[in-house]
Amino acid sequence: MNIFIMGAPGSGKGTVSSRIKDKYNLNHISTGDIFRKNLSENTPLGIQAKEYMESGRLVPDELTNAMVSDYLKSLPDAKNGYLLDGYPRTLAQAKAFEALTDGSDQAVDLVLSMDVPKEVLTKRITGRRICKGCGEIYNVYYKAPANEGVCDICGQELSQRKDDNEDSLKVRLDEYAANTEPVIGYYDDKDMVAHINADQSMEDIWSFIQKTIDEK
Ligand SMILES: Nc1ncnc2c1ncn2[C@@H]1O[C@H](COP(=O)(O)OP(=O)(O)O)[C@@H](O)[C@H]1O
Repeated sequence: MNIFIMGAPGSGKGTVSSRIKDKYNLNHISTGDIFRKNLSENTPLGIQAKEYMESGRLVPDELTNAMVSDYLKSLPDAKNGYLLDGYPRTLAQAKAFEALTDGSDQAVDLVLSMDVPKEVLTKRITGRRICKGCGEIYNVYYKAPANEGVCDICGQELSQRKDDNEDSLKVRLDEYAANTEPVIGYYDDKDMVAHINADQSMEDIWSFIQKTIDEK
């Protein structure tokens, strides 16, 4: 089974994705994570993506499409399919991906859309902190660590993503509304989207998602 997971910044996409890929044994491809890794390693791709990412804008389609297509070629097939997280984010990406995979076993089967009211997203994002050691995600408003700035699990320092500030967030939310919501509409018309109310507890979200995937 091949799945796209879509959701605005702060929708809980990252947390849910890591559960889905473990439970269903899928190859997890997060375009945001790949860009961040390239950025921290200063690769040519990272250098090209840097300005866009830090201001919250989308990286140009050609760069992103080329990167995803490379990833698809290198996926181990021992798994049950892929979970593509953060892609496609524009109609042009959706169409490029379709041209690449239509009729093959890499075509998408299901689109999960994590729906959250905009007001909720801001607090989730500006409060987000991530452990530099184990990657555990905290939130200073909702899920604060016992000791400020320190991971409960591994004791390492917590950091904030460079684009998790109010200015970049506004741009990311605008990008989402302008470019990515039309992509969800495009798959809605094909009846491929499961809409998830992502403004509830993670446990409720998770049971709904498992039911949706199992039924599919
Ligand atoms: N499919 C994509 N197309 C263009 N840019 C992307 C894509 N995926 C990720 N990016 C870039 O990486 C940044 C972080 O991505 P991600 O972690 O998925 O963001 P968010 O938390 O905003 O959902 C985006 O703001 C954008 O600059």
